[in-house]
Amino acid sequence: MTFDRSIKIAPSILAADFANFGAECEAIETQGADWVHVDVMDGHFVPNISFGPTTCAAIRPHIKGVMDVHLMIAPVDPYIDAFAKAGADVITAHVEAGPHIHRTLQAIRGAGAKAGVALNPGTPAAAVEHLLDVADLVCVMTVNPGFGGQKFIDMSDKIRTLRAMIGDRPVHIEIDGGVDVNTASSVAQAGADVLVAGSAVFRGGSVSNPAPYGENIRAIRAAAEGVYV
Ligand SMILES: O=C(CO)[C@H](O)[C@H](O)COP(=O)(O)O
Ligand SMILES: [Fe+2]
Repeated sequence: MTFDRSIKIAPSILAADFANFGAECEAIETQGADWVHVDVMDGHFVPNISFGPTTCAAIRPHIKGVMDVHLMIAPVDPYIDAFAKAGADVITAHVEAGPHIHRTLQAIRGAGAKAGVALNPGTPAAAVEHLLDVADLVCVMTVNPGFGGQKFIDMSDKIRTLRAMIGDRPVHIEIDGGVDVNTASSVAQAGADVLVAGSAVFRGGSVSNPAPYGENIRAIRAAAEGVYV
């Protein structure tokens, strides 16, 4: 994975057909997705359960590019090796998920993946200030985590603060939750480069009719890049 700050669209397969993950991953990549965002929920850190490392390993052969695994679980550390072995390129843990996030990020890198740290809407940017040398990505949640399809919460000030804090470091700013054609431009202007979008990408399409995925991805990218289609 090489670092660049261009806009990357990362569809969340939380909005895909759960009976067809392999074909859904192939469809979104064919339709222009840059990364594939994989939401892992434990029914404890968040009030919903999705799937775990076995499912990640099963979908890995169907993803050519970056598999971006968002862990909404606590604790994190006992499961890092399993997600790294499952083929995650990026593993993101929440700063709220335990008392030793610095150690967790070191362990993620130690397992061979890029280390991401996520912030719930109620957590300030300052929570990652002393983590930026052990993190490859900061994920700013623009919904309270646990479910797809929720209303976007404006975190522009937090994104701008993070952008200034990160400076020249090779650290991505990812936005997760409620990203669509209407919200993409403000988060990109504030300094985000990875835009996760679930419902706004999968809306209107299916594996047998994937063209809407491409239209949705292009529209979100155009909005983020400031070229409205
Ligand atoms: O982490 C998540 C929820 O906790 C999802 O990635 C996020 O909600 C994406 O879905 P949508 O674009 O539909 O909001
Ligand atoms: Fe997510």
